[in-house]
Amino acid sequence: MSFRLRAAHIDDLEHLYEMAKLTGGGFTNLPADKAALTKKLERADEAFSRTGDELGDDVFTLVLENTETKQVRGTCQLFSQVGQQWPFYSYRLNTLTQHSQELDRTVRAELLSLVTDLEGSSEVGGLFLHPGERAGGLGLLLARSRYLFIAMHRARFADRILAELRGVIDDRGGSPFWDGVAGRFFGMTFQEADYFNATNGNQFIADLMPKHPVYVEMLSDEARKVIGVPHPTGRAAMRMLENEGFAYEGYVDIFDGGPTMTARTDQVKSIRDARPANVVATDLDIGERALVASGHLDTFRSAYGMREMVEGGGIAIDEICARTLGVEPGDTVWSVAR
Ligand SMILES: CC(C)(COP(=O)(O)OP(=O)(O)OC[C@H]1O[C@@H](n2cnc3c(N)ncnc32)[C@H](O)[C@@H]1OP(=O)(O)O)[C@@H](O)C(=O)NCCC(=O)NCCSC(=O)CCC(=O)O
Repeated sequence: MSFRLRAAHIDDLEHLYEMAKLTGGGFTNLPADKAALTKKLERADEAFSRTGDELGDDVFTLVLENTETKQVRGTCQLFSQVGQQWPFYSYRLNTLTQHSQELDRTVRAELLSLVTDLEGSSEVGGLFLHPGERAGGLGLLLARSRYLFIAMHRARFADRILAELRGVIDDRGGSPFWDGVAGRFFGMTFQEADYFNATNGNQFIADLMPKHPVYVEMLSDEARKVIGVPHPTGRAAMRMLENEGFAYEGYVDIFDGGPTMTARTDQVKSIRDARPANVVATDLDIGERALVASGHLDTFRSAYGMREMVEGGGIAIDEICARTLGVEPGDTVWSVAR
């Protein structure tokens, strides 16, 4: 069975919708709403067909396809530059230390400040693998293929990159962070806000959000405990980001308190290590296990395969990988060790 990543098209709507229904909510980039998903696919179409090679406001959606059944089993997204249409708000966790000589006491307070520091960064997100395909390495193929895509179209991406992990949601589908912070100003439950957010975007949150710093000490225990903590199902995603060199630097989602992970784009491991090479053979029997990608924008494809780098900038790959990607000797592929 072989799988490949490819650009998503409008006719993937049903596939994406079926997967979106499995996310269980709170998954902003993959709402179970056909109109919102259609907009996303149209936006991807525009991004894949834009010919300029400079930083724009692109949103690319990729899908993971079983090459035999043509079933779509996973998806992921790339945003070239956040905060272009609307401000990109985050809460930043700051520390304020004060000292009283009379009391001989030092008091440290943590504050959540509303910032737009991350504006202009690129973002990876919308990572979702069908539950039936998990724990077999396909999650890594999905996530890391995006870094090959960035390496291959580097001028279209910013120098900083981020990923937002979903925050903690309780048994009733509520968010302790929402209840303790923003919810108090909105008169809406997290579920109502989540639905509105999925279908209308999150500008309303930024509009009504308290603009002054919030003292963490004044929040409920429940809200405090989940600041910067990912939803348990996001642990695999967080591990993969950490392995690539992303780190949590105190930025959290203003909505659910989930951690925002950041990195310098050129320091992301799979971007740094990705190499272009000219295909010299497509019949390699045994080689190093790798992720291999081909094409440009709309024709981008990536898959697992075997490689052997040869002198003079050449690469030999195995037959299945070559077929999955549709490459022949003379083509250029980008690859990174698995
Ligand atoms: C995230 C994925 C796609 C990951 O797929 P798989 O579960 O098959 O992952 P995998 O390939 O088996 O494992 C990937 C790595 O995570 C580790 N891993 C797996 N489960 C773990 C757990 N519970 N806690 C800690 N680490 C864990 C594995 O050891 C491996 O790391 P080693 O190689 O070190 O052993 C999936 O779990 C999924 O669809 N989850 C539900 C949706 C979701 O939460 N999506 C992320 C949303 S957040 C988002 O979209 C932004 C982030 C982003 O886009 O990257």
